[in-house]
Amino acid sequence: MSLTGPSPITLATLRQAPKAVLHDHLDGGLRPATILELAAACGYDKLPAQDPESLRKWFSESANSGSLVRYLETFDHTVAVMQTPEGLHRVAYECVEDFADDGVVYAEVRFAPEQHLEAGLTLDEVVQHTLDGFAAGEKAVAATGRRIRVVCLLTAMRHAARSREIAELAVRFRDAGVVGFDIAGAEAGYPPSRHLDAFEYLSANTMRFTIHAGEAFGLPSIHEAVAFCGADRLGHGVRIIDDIEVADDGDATLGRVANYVRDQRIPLEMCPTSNLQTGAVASLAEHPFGQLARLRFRVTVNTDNRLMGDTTMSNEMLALVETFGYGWSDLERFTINAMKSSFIHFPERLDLIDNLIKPGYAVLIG
Ligand SMILES: O=c1[nH]cnc2c1ncn2[C@H]1C[C@H](O)[C@@H](CO)O1
Ligand SMILES: [Zn+2]
Repeated sequence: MSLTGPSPITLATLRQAPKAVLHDHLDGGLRPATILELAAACGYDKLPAQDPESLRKWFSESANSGSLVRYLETFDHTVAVMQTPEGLHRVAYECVEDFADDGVVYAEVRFAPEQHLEAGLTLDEVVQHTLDGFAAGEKAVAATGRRIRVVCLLTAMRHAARSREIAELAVRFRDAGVVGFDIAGAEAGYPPSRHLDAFEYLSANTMRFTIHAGEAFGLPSIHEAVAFCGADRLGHGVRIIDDIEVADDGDATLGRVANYVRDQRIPLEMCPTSNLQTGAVASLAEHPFGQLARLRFRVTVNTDNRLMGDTTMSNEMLALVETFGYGWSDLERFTINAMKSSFIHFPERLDLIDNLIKPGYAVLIG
């Protein structure tokens, strides 16, 4: 029997809870002040605001457009200041610090190296500077007595034609901090099967990958991602709900794709705030997260883009708690779901679950 009882769930206690994030874009998480400083250093003069607070507001308001395509336009400004060794290193370093400050203990952070070649860096250099930044960030956090593990996924842009090259890049850096691959960008008109050769190459090299699917486009995209491409996880995947019929009494009938995703325990990287901003869902109350969690899909909680969403992992969890009434054991389950679904090796996953996550939630559950 507990002597203290559960801690109340507030933003402050959520920040203490050990959290794991699988879906976060490096170029969607910059600090506004850093954007201003990097822009000044590299001579980028197209920023839409000149002080950190106005810039923060500009990003979250502009991204809140109800359209994925318009949401993505805001990345022009972040990508522009991430073209140099210093820019990449600093953004990666600060990403680790910001996650650690929010109580995140494990993060898979993704970005698209092909978007960072404008100042003459090679793909390999772009990845190396970024990984160096993550490593330096991890070290700085460790020096403060905390622990965080941050690894990297390489993204290929789905409208471009470099996915095979980026898949090869990911495999080249596999033992140096890159643990997987992804495709991102505007979904409609760019189905996952366009990139089959990249996915086949990764599979042949036993490297795992996730695919943004079922966010701005429907079920066919999810079907392709899992059945044609063999995705290990789904980025968002919210439209899987279109393959599920829920009766008034709560009984659910699943179609073939939904059954496959649940049976195979294919993880869903859900990003509530981002989905609201891009119009993938109309309100949090209508977010499929609630039904999918109830039906025991392997749901995980993620930030997607902390700058555009003006959000953190704690914030995303709080939104779910307020909307669906979750308690600490639910949040622990979502966190363990994420660790089980992560692309690092099994012993490292177990270590984080047994030595950081379970003890952390035990304290909060009381
Ligand atoms: O939620 C998203 N859906 C599709 N593409 C996205 C999302 N968030 C960010 N991106 C894009 C914009 C970035 O420049 C790129 C690589 O991180 O990935
Ligand atoms: Zn994303």
